[in-house]
Amino acid sequence: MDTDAHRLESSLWVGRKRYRAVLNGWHFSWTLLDKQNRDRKTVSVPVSELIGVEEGQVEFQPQKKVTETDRDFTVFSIKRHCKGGGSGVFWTLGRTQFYCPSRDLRDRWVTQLRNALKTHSPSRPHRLLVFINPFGGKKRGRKIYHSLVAPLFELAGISTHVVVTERANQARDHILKKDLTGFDGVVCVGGDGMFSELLHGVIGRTQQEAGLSEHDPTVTLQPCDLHIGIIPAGSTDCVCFATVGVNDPVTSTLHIIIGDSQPLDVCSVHHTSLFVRYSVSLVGYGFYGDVLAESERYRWMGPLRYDFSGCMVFLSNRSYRGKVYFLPADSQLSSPRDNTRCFAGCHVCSESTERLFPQSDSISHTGFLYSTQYSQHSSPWEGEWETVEGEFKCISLTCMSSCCPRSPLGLSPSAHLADGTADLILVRDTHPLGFLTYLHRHTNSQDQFDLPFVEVHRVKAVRFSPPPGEDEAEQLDDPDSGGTVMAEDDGQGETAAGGDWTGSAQHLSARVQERGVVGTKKRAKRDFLCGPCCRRSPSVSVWNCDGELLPFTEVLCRVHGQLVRLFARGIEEEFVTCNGTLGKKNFKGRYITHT
Ligand SMILES: Nc1ncnc2c1ncn2[C@@H]1O[C@H](COP(=O)(O)OP(=O)(O)OP(=O)(O)O)[C@@H](O)[C@H]1O
Ligand SMILES: CCCCCCCCCCCCC/C=C/[C@@H](O)[C@H](CO)NC(=O)CCCCC
Ligand SMILES: [Ca+2]
Repeated sequence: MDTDAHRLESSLWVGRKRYRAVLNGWHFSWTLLDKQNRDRKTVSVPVSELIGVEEGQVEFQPQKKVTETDRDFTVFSIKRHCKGGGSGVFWTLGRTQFYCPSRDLRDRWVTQLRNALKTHSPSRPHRLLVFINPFGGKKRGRKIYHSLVAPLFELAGISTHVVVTERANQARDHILKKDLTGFDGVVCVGGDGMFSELLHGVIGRTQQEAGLSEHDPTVTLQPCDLHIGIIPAGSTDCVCFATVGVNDPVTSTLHIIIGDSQPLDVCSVHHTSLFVRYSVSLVGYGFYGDVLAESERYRWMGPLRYDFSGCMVFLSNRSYRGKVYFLPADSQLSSPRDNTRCFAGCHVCSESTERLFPQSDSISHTGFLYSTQYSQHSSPWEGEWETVEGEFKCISLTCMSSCCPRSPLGLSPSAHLADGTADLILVRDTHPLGFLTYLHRHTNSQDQFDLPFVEVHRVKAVRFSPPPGEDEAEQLDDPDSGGTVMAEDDGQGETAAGGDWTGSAQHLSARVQERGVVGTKKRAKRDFLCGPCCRRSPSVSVWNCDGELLPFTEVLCRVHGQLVRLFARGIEEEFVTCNGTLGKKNFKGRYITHT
């Protein structure tokens, strides 16, 4: 036996085979020895990918079953699987049971492995606040959590407080108002709508505590410390898919347990002096807005409603006039047509961290670097705005690729999760076959931007104006509201940074919600009069913001680089080696293999 504070080496048995096991800094490995003590096959597990170390013979299928013995210990770690066909990398719980020649040695291994876990995985969560939407997706949220997720949290020693929601926005309000002391993260069990609740809660809470107004689009918002975890259990789990690569509750749970951390760009949507909503995936006008509005009538169809509504809206062959203003991002850094993809350890995103937080000199409690000195009022509008006017089939803005099972490469395959930019896709009016070609290319690897009526720009901000007099929601209940997006304080303290904005924010949110209802009612009436295959096409569409309809047509969107962090690491780039093992790129960009 060879041992010091950080290293332990000895012979161990796995089943009837003898191994030389080594715990060496960041790795635990065991090498099969033959009768002549020659090395054979080595299995190596990074300490960061250990889930737990238990005394005795411990089974987990998925409930824990312990057989107490003096000389055994069981190691649980992450095991990767690939179901083929580009379906992504799934993680499951790997289990290896070791037998030691003495009890003393067994105790040393258990102690040393547990110490290594503490030392080398400091960002693991200890306590989580979990929200389950019992009605999301196929209504299996509770079952998924209790049968697949909770036992893994218990094995990893993570304590939880679980809230089964009883109404929409309960999770958001809980995060905004309740004491969150002691929690290292918040987790939702549900779909994109539940994620959005957590996103709004976490960002809102962080700005409240920093005394910043979410209404002012020029304010640099405070990045959020509290991590968000997503256990996919909705009908659309686009954010999970785009940040993990698969929609699988066990894979996501394991990412949460090991404290993975993926920064995410967030787009804030404003209307005049009002903050309206945040988006990470899609702010879409025209086709995607109409599909969402149409799908509301067919909720009873479940996830199929989007396909059905998609067909209806496609057949209606609508297009909409408007003016799009955008602030281009630095084209030297990356481009939406550079054929790259944002994978785990993406260097474009890592370099963006240095650009977004240039004087990173403080470490938050979660161990991540944030600047203490960046200006909260430095102008975000540096650069020349460009304008495109015309008639559009759809206008989409996405901070990430927005890939999902429906579209494996997404709305913008080369977009990055955390580069501080979004991709603006403008699809001009065209004949139905052309638009169908554009849509169909989302489902295969053909370039959807290589079409004469499509343009794509990498941007930092976007503003949209419908033709004059067409913002119907705006005219509806507020004849005084101006048409300027970057409005000044209207004198009621609504946009005043530093004032008592929390109260007015509530008032504003109420107004946004109220207008949403009125706007939606009016839209329903309009849709009744000119339905999908209608007599008269409406002149304005509606914005889809990550699956929610917005009550305003005129909007300003600003990208906030790396505003939140998820318990994820981005999509792992997979490949299968000639001997059938699965490989991936590690954080340093090197390929490693796993059995
Ligand atoms: N207890 C509840 N009752 C009703 N609605 C709820 C409840 N809890 C959460 N919600 C709301 O349900 C919406 C949809 O939930 P979720 O995203 O989990 O499922 P989904 O099936 O993917 O959603 P969608 O129906 O939007 O595709 C969310 O926007 C959330 O605000
Ligand atoms: C001929 C075949 C045509 C097939 C066309 C497929 C096109 C798929 C593009 C995929 C776009 C994903 C955009 C992501 C949207 C989510 O943030 C949002 C919230 O969950 N979902 C919706 O708005 C739900 C509404 C999404 C509408 C698709
Ligand atoms: Ca981005």
